[in-house]
Amino acid sequence: MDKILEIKNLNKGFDDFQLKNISLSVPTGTIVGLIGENGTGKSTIINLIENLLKEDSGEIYVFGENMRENEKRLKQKMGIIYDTCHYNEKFKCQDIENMMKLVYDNWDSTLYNEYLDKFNLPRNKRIEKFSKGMKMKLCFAAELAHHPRLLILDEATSGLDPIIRDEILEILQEFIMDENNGVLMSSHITSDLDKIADYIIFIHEGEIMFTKSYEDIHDHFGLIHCGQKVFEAMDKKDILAYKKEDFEYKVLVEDRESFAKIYQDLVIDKATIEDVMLLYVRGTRINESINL
Ligand SMILES: Nc1ncnc2c1ncn2[C@@H]1O[C@H](COP(=O)(O)OP(=O)(O)OP(=O)(O)O)[C@@H](O)[C@H]1O
Repeated sequence: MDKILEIKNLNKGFDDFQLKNISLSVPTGTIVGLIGENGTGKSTIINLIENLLKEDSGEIYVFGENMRENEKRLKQKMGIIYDTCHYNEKFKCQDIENMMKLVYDNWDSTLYNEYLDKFNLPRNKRIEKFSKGMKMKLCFAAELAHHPRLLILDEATSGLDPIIRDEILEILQEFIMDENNGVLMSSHITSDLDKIADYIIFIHEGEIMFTKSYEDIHDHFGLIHCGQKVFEAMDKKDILAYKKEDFEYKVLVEDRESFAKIYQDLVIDKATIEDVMLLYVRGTRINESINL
């Protein structure tokens, strides 16, 4: 499978933060979700891809070409959407079009207008009169209308209501139906990633903790709720992490099936991405040797 984006050994240091040796890729036809707590380095990675920050070391390839050497050309095929809309607030939809068609060779006026209709965005209002959701939809319309192949979203769905988020997730799924396209999206809303991500990259304190296919998490990881006695009886080599809560223990296991064979009386739920993230970050990690 071709890689639409590939990052190799990326490092970037600030006074009090270090992004360490990040290597990741977005295969074509996939959505890759970047998850992690606040301040863990997700936006820094995206800003480095966009060349808004200069890396200390490492390489970034888009469509197999070096991003730093071919930025202007490669950006023609990239769309980026942040958590807020950066267009001039005095603009109307037509002004955005007038600006974008000067920037992008592949600007598609018909497609842009189709999105404006689909999203019910008024042509006669200035952006300053748009709601947050309308502004974000406008960003999606404008970024999709130049036919990007790589879409990068930095918390672009946060702050949107579930109905708009669902519409946007559908658009992303349509977008990757074209096997030439790919999406890298950072999101706090792990339930969105549960719905659409093919791969999950978990960043913690500037480092990649794991890269897993969504299927792998969904098909194998398990979550057990149990009392202290049951927890104490568990062989700790069988579990990944646990968290003691007021009235129960939450236990994360990497392989539900094998665990169920040993602990036949326990109910084992499927672990969501949020369960994995919470237990890994806020719980106690037992088995560091297991390579998540
Ligand atoms: N330009 C900068 N100068 C100095 N420090 C920075 C700069 N950009 C980011 N940082 C620091 O890098 C760290 C990671 O920030 P970053 O915005 O990448 O995190 P994030 O994972 O995207 O967080 P959030 O989910 O809150 O958006 C933070 O400690 C932040 O203060």
